[in-house]
Amino acid sequence: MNSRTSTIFKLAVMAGVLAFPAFGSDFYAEMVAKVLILAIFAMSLDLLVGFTGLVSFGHAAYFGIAAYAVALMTPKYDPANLWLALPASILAAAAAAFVIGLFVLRTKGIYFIMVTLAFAQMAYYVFHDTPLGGGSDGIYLNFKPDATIAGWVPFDLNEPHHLYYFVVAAMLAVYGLLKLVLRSPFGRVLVGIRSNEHRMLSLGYATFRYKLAAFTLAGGLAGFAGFLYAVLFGFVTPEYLSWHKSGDVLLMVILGGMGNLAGAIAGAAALVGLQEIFTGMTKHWQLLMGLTIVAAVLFMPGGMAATPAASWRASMGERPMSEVLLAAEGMTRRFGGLLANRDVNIQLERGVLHALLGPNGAGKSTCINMLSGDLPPSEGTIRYKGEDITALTSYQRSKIGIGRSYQRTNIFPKFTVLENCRLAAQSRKPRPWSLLTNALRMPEAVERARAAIAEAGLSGREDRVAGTMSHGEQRQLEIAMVLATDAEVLLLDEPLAGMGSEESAQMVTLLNRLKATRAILLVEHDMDAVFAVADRITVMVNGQVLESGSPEQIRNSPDVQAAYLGHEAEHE
Ligand SMILES: Nc1ncnc2c1ncn2[C@@H]1O[C@H](COP(=O)(O)OP(=O)(O)OP(=O)(O)O)[C@@H](O)[C@H]1O
Repeated sequence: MNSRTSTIFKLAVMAGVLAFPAFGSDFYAEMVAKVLILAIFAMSLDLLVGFTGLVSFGHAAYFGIAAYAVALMTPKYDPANLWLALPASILAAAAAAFVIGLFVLRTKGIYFIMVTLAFAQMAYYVFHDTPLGGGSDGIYLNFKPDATIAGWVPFDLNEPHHLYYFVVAAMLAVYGLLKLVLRSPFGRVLVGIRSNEHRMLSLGYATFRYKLAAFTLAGGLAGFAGFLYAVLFGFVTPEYLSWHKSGDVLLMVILGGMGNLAGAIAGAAALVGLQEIFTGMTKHWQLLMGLTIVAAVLFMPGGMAATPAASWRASMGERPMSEVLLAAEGMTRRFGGLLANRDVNIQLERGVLHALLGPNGAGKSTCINMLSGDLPPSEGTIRYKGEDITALTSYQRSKIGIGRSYQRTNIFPKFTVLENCRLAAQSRKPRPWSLLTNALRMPEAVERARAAIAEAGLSGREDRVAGTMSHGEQRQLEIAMVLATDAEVLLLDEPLAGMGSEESAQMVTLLNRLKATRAILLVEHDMDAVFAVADRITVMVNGQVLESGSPEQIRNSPDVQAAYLGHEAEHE
């Protein structure tokens, strides 16, 4: 479906939904309302699964908590006030998600799936095994919440049509909100996290906080769905929090196509519709359901909805050239009994390209990882512009101007070149709260990204999808992303790895250009390249600095020659 047909299709469905109560029976209107509520539920989960890459298997907990919240807030013989009960229920769900998120977001992959399930099961048993919400029988909501505001009644949820349109409005509001969130700077960071969280950290994003915010928002929206569900059906049972419900909503997201809000809505409709059809056909309807889901996943793997440095750095050049930006003193790192770095001293100055050489296993990556904050040193001090930054994490170091590239290409392969760099540039002013901003149009970030692309020699390739470019271009992009973060110190881990001679020559020219205004540490095996660009060389062997000096000194050092010759002899 192209975008025009898709818009027409969505509008037609919307018109059908709006007109439905005029034609359909109350029974079917209630079913459509149920689909719309589950669509909110599914969209809230899609924010986690499809957009942030967090597969939660306990999302029903937040749905159920809000449903219980409204039931418990409703007095026995009176309705609750809608304008208090609704925000309070959503807040209860969001608060639970926040607290649970603090724990579960420390885990990854399969552990994350299991631990979200475990927390949801705990919540299930709280309601199932205690008299709080009527135990396993659940509780009734004798009255639907009252919408009266100071004597004025804008609508009455006891009226089926009013309730129906309230649900439609809620679904549209959540859809609109999530659309805004996803195009905002915050949303772009979530998508970046799904693609490559490690890289987002090194670009200066505190990813844990972003994930926690997304988890809380998703929990709150699931709570909104739970609230509506309780109001629509008038009772709440522990089943609302059960793992079947968490599984159902995950199925809706997978059936509809992860990372697609409209897909989540279609997934909800499909699941409810199929359940309805199959339960009418046979009492073994779950078997039919299972077969249909297997077929859907086989034949529609993408889901139902898936058919076919520049001005900002102006002051930089005026600074004195011999400025030490980053310095390590007595830096040591142990892995068990192994000393991967022992008492390493190294200084990186602006305008100087400092190369780090050494045979395999000498400790070069360990050194760069400690300088970038990816690995804490066992001993020693790291200073940036004179200040002790040893305790700062990688994203904090990125924020103050220390950028790194990786030994293996570490980009966002599905994003364009511009979006890779724009996301990097956005990290300087993330503005995660400005939900009305379209991240793709943030002028400062886009300008900075373009400047970085130009500086890295990738002009004209802004719209290329990064993963489709040549290896050499991807390595250039890797550096462009660091430049887009406005880094003053570049820690480059084997930028020439896997390059042909022509690509290497281009990279050497690029490095020569970049060092004018920055301090560069270059870890590299390609000796010719190192001697062509380095102003200073440090040679490491067995975790220790063997020698440090000008390329001339290093070339003529008997120790270095012995170390390298010794290693070559060993290899032979
Ligand atoms: N996470 C780790 N746990 C245990 N040992 C490690 C770890 N990382 C590195 N080492 C060990 O520390 C030593 C130094 O490794 P490091 O990767 O820093 O060397 P390198 O000079 O970068 O080598 P290469 O050129 O092969 O990348 C090696 O003996 C390695 O096995």
